[in-house]
Amino acid sequence: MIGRLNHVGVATPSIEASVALYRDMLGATKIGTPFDMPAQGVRVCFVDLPNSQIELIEPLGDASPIHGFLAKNPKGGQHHVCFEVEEILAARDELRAKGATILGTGEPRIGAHGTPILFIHPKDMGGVLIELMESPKGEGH
Ligand SMILES: CC[C@H](C(=O)O)C(=O)SCCNC(=O)CCNC(=O)[C@H](O)C(C)(C)COP(=O)(O)OP(=O)(O)OC[C@H]1O[C@@H](n2cnc3c(N)ncnc32)[C@H](O)[C@@H]1OP(=O)(O)O
Ligand SMILES: [Co+2]
Repeated sequence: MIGRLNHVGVATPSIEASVALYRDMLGATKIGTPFDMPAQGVRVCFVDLPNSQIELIEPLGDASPIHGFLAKNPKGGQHHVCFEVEEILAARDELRAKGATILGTGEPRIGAHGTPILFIHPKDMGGVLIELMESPKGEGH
């Protein structure tokens, strides 16, 4: 099931400030344009790496799912890890059969890369919020 590491999600109170950190402290050069995802309650900005991405996420709207995390971690922090899977529904059903809790309605939603995503509750993965993202068709994992 588990495929490529697609991105590491980093929650931040300010994408602008975080972009400056990755650019000025770590020399990141491939930094995307921030964009809003109202349906997911976040503003997103990707920092491209040679073999993956950092996904900077900032709360968008009162119902953002990351308000709780930032209340506990006001300066932000590592929020989730996203792995690619071939078939998101098969992965979901397999995980449920193993006793995992799939967050939200359990139906995939469209993520920042335009493909279906799901999240596994941290309690089922050793305290790590895991995002699964269906690989873009034609791109194996
Ligand atoms: C645009 C999509 C984009 C993409 O890649 O395509 C994204 O990745 S968007 C990312 C933001 N969206 C989500 O994270 C959706 C899924 N997340 C959730 O539903 C919530 O964040 C949830 C349920 C994981 C936590 O919600 P909340 O913090 O409000 O609830 P609690 O405080 O009750 O937390 C429950 C329990 O989980 C622990 N927790 C919370 N966040 C994390 C985390 N990021 N990593 C690890 N653990 C986390 C929290 O400490 C509580 O633990 P407990 O032992 O019960 O105190
Ligand atoms: Co993500």
